[in-house]
Amino acid sequence: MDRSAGDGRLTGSTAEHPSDPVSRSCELGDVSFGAVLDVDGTPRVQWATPDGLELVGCGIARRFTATGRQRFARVRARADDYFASLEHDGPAASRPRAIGGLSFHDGHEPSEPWGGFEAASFVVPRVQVTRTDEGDDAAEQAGAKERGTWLTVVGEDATAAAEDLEYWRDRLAELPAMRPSGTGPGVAATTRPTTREAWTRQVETALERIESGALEKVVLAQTLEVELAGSDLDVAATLERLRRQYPNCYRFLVDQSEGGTFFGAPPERLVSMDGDRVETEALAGSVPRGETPEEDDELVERMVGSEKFQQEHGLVVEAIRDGLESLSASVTVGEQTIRRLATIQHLQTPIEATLVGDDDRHVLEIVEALHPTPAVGGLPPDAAWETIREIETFDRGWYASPIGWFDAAGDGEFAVGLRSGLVTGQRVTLFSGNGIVADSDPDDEWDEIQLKFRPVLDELR
Ligand SMILES: C=C(O[C@H]1C=CC=C(C(=O)O)[C@@H]1O)C(=O)O
Repeated sequence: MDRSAGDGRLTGSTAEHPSDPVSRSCELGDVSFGAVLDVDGTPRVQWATPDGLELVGCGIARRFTATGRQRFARVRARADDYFASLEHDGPAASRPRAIGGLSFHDGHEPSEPWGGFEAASFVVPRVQVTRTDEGDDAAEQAGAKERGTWLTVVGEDATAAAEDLEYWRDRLAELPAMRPSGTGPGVAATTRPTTREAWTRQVETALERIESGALEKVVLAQTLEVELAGSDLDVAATLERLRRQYPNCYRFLVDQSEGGTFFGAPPERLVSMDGDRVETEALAGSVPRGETPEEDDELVERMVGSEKFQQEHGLVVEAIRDGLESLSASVTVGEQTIRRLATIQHLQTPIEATLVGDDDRHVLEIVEALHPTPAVGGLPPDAAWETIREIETFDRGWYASPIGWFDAAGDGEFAVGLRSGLVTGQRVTLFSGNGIVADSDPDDEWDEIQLKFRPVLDELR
């Protein structure tokens, strides 16, 4: 932060300050999260659940990055040290969080088009705005009000934090409660780097490996390159339109200081952890929406009754159960249901676990145990990773990766970075993948892939 300028502008970081950091918070009136993202501060992050928690952050109080296989543990160790030194004053809902994500592959390097996106990168923002529905009526009556919108700032000491809080409270009070979500910039051209013929060969190679017994399932993905017609993409407005179309999905935006902006509206929760309670889900198997409710149901019936879809889905359920078992006192697999979205329908199975009694648990440990689930990777995991590396002709970067937040206690929540796009200038790269199992047909898989481009593509048009 440039304190020499005598205000709380978001330049620089506190990394070199020897004193312990302090965070202060206050309640805010309604403010548009898109408008908060417009204020001068990068990196910028936004993350929201379908059921009521919304976070937006600007600037860096501290950044944790790491590479390689140990990246989960390294980020956690750095964050533990930092949070141990950070004094927070305010309601739990307003607590500072480390927000960010990881790349799909351990060995990821932040090269183009993923410049600025490290293999693991989390930021505790200088300025965080939290909107939450957490807390119940009883808690509110007891004075422990948690529902609302909160401003949290992190400063290098108590005086700086108090000054910055005042500065940002006044500045955000000037912002509108609503920001127009507008329309898409328009699409000048789309390019498919993977042709239909190339896709068919890729799927056939995967099928040969499955037949040989080396592989049970692999998720193969494609990109769609979109050249925008109009002005630069307003990502915050795009996310707001996605919220309206896909209200039961997550939303995220990660805008690095250098490089592009990765954003999306994924339907899939990787994990949420609160104390010893863990919630996750298997989401795999897709059919389109029908033109009528009857057609919707027919498509679902076909999916539910299909051996191929059930195998594809069952492998994900079993892998998640196995991943959680060694960390949990109990794991409960719920009833399979249908997740119906505006353009696509999925098989979904909720999974819950109670962790073994150990206060030292951290959501990153669960993330590491689960990522990548066979909903985005495959089985056996190593053979699937190899196959993805050999067959796919683009860099997955942060696509299909854990994106979310964690706090000082190690609680947190992560979505899977699906239904997503990477914006660099006038170009948006969209990502979409599909599970390939023994009975997969390359043409059907091609059609399913197109469906998963639609959520973001429709909002660019
Ligand atoms: C890999 C993606 O979706 C996953 C999640 C739901 C359904 C999937 C499927 O039907 O293959 C995929 O496992 C994607 O959207 O890019």
